Amino acid sequence: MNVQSALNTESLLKVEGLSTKIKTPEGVLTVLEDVNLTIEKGEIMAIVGESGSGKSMMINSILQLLPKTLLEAYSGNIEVEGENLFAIGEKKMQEIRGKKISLVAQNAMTSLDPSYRVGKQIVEIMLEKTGLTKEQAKEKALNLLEQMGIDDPKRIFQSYPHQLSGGLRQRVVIAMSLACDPDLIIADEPTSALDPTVQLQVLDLFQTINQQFGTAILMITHDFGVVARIAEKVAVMYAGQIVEKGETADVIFNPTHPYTQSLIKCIPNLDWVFDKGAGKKPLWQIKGEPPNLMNLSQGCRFFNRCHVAKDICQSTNPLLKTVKPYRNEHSVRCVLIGGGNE
Ligand SMILES: Nc1ncnc2c1ncn2[C@@H]1O[C@H](COP(=O)(O)OP(=O)(O)OP(=O)(O)O)[C@@H](O)[C@H]1O
Repeated sequence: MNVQSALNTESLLKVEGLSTKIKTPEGVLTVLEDVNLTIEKGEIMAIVGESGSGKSMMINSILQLLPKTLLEAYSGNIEVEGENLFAIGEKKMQEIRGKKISLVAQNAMTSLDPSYRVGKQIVEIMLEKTGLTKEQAKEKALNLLEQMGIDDPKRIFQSYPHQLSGGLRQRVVIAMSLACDPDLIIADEPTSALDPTVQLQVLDLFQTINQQFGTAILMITHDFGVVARIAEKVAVMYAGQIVEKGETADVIFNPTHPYTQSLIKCIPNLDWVFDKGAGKKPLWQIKGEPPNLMNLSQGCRFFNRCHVAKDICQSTNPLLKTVKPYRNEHSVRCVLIGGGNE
């Protein structure tokens, strides 16, 4: 294989054995442990997990955004197109942020400055990070706003953030994230602050972007409905670890970790409405709370909440291993699956 074709086969983002430790007043906390995931060019992947599972720590580790005052240490590897992010230094990292990987935050107001017109803010990013002239940047910003399904891009371009609805603001932020033609957008719960109908429109917009521009998307969510709607692959996080990952259809139709099974059972089902109430069942609940990361026992982190736990789960720290029959890289972190840790 020649050098060029070797480069072409590189994954867009490869996270290998990533552990992230932070400093807290109570001591050092391992907020991510042994995280492995790969995103190929043009792929949509979701990371799903409840509050505190480590989703934000994952984003901040990938984008190297943890402040020095908080970060104790990283271990493992994060590569973007074969380039080791832990070895490139902050100047190169700044180029990667925006140009290769951009972020869409949960709340659009985190990304928008209330005192500037939104068009100016998109143009500024292009002037800072690309070689475009002001005129070219303005034309591209208007095009992007139009491609985001905004009917009157010129008016929106001239608007201040507070003059726009939540859904329009999020579309502006998504346009902004595309300003430098990134290969990957990390979308951090981008729809959770929006009304349900607008949520669906924004999710569909991500899918359109993926299809039209070939941009890979890493969707962070706590909602399996979002995963099912747009992601090709999913990683389920619990207490700082990936406990299950694979192709979305495999994970949803054959959830193997008891936590994933519970998350899927928690999705509200409206079938009973059509049964005139006959099939109405109480919602499934995951009892208890996630463990305190400061006082982890040696066994499975989900042990105290698991509906199928056995004694072995309390004493054995499960490794992530493939679900048999092995297909589509479906793997799970549970000693009860496939007999032990081998
Ligand atoms: N500044 C901090 N100081 C101490 N602990 C922290 C800090 N930030 C996060 N943590 C802890 O790190 C773990 C992972 O947090 P993280 O914010 O990544 O979770 P999350 O999945 O993004 O949650 P959410 O969906 O609520 O944003 C949690 O146990 C959290 O309490």
